[in-house]
Amino acid sequence: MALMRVKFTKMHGLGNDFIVLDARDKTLPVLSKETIRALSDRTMGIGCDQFLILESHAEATVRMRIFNADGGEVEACGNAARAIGLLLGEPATIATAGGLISTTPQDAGIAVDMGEPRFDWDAIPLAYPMDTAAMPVGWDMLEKPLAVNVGNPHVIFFVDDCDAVPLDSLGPQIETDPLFPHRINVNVASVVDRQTLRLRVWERGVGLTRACGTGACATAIAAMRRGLVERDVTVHLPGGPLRITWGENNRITMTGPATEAFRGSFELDDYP
Ligand SMILES: N[C@H](CCC[C@H](N)C(=O)O)C(=O)O
Repeated sequence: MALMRVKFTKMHGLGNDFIVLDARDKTLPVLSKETIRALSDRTMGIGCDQFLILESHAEATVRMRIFNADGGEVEACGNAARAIGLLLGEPATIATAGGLISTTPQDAGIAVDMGEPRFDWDAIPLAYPMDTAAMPVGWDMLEKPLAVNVGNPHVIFFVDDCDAVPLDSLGPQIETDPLFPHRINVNVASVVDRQTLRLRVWERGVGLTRACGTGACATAIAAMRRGLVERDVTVHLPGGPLRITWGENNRITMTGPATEAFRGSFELDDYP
């Protein structure tokens, strides 16, 4: 076995943090699910919510592969899109498993075109047909949610005070419920006024995070579907605010900050 030094960039979007490997012009060792989980672990590894690998792509500026801390590969990550938008430094398109998104650096941060939301039960997906605008299901005080797919799957509950919800215990129950064949990201939100939401997220494959970009998009769209807010809102997460708009073209735009924290490297056995 030969050791291979791998460079990485540590980034975050409102505290939702990432280890970023750039494999566009180099061959990286094959990273197993266990290796990604170990590197993501905050006790035995470097620690992050998501592990991102950038690759070359024929039609997009870059391909972004997204791995949750549990090692599972997923379709979308809004905060990561802003981080890569910052790293690329100019308008870019990013190919993800959830579709093609585009980023534009602006004075207000990085604007990301997240594409169009999907609402059909089998696009979330759910295990059986259901009205995703008012689902006849509940867990303790959380009931009658909406479900939206914004590249990845989200269930959204509106409550009077999202800080009063025991999301650390209800989150994993809902995330792994058989109603969600691909599991689900769990959002609990409160409406402040017609332009403002508060949101906390239990993320699929991670747990409680400081912020969730796709969660903010899904929650804003859900609130707009219910007529609770305008089509241009600020979503306040524990790590800070994101601006979400749902355009007449049916596309979602998310705008907010991204931060490069530090650069480092680690050594890995490059598998044969
Ligand atoms: N946990 C999410 C992926 C990351 C989403 C979040 N970090 C974001 O900023 O969108 C999922 O399994 O779909």
